[in-house]
Amino acid sequence: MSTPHTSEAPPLFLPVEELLALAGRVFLRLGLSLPHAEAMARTVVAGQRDECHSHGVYRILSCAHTVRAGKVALQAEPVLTPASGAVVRVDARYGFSPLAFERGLPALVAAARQHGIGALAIQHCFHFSALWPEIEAITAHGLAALALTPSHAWVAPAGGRQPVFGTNPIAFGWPRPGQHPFVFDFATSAIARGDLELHRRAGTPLPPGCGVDAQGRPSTDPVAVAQGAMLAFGGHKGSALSAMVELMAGALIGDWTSAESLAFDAGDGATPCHGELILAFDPARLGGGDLADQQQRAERLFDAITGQGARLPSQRRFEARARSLERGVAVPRALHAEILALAD
Ligand SMILES: NC(=O)c1ccc[n+]([C@@H]2O[C@H](COP(=O)([O-])OP(=O)(O)OC[C@H]3O[C@@H](n4cnc5c(N)ncnc54)[C@H](O)[C@@H]3O)[C@@H](O)[C@H]2O)c1
Ligand SMILES: O=C(O)C[C@H](O)C(=O)O
Repeated sequence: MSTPHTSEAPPLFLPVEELLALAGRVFLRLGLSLPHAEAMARTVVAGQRDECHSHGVYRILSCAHTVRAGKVALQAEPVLTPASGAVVRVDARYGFSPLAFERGLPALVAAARQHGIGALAIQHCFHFSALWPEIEAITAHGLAALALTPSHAWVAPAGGRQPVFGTNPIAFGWPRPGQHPFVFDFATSAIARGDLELHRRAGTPLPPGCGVDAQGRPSTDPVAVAQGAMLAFGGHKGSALSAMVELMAGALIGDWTSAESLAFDAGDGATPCHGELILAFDPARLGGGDLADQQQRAERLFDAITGQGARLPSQRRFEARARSLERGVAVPRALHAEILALAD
């Protein structure tokens, strides 16, 4: 669900490098250290490049708001605890998450290669990003990957009307030699919060089934749903998956649940602050040694999907990436102006 939510004039088309430079300039101007600014710029520009508008350069605005709220540590160097067994820990020390992930990735890959499975627990990070950039960074090493993170308690459990869960994304990746990996990445809420915010900015209604108002009545008004509760996708199934994310990427790794993150926010309206759990799996270690056979089985599965006209997840994103690399990254003019204003 990532439409630009705008009917304005045709967008600007900017080369990736130019957009990276602009995003990096804004993050530096906001006071982030150079490594943070560069990691953040890579993350939001990747989202825009792949036309994931809810997690593209629009996020620069919410990161600026988060910085102004004063709780995020702008210069914090993440602290890596080397693997104990298969477990790698990175303490983001209340900085933004992209740099913490980058710092932990080599140790995660090494742990997965050594043990077959590696777990990266990131703690105390301000998290605003899509998870697929992390998943793709892992599949690039020939590993399968699974990532989970809470957010703020905006989502009611199935059968209830009070927010308990975050929008709690789950992302998975499977490496495919010589081509784009199989990747899915979705909120366990019916709509991501970022998409709700884009509807709110554009004054457009939400699709039905995304939320209820403060009285618990179904609503398509993004303002009313923000005051009431968002809903999980797929009823009790999405609700249970969302609870799993709270447990695995919250309680299990000794970090905050979405409710605790929202309590810490205390009305600031900043990006959520909590942990993230990222698992990497080495097919060479788990599959008994016949990698070619594993790959063929996987490819037969993908063929059975695409062979009947269905599409693989992330296909639209990879097509968008190719378009953006060829003709430039599309950025709505009004959004570009807002970002430029932050750079000066
Ligand atoms: N950091 C956070 O706390 C947080 C919280 C929630 C969501 N997010 C991010 O928001 C982003 C968007 O989430 P979303 O729930 O809106 O995702 P979405 O609904 O846009 O897409 C969900 C997944 O389904 C796939 N897909 C979509 N249509 C398909 C089709 N017709 N056939 C096959 N596959 C299809 C997509 O490739 C994607 O992998 C994600 O990248 C997620 O990580 C982040
Ligand atoms: O918006 C957020 O802060 C959480 C997440 O990125 C989402 O879009 O649901």
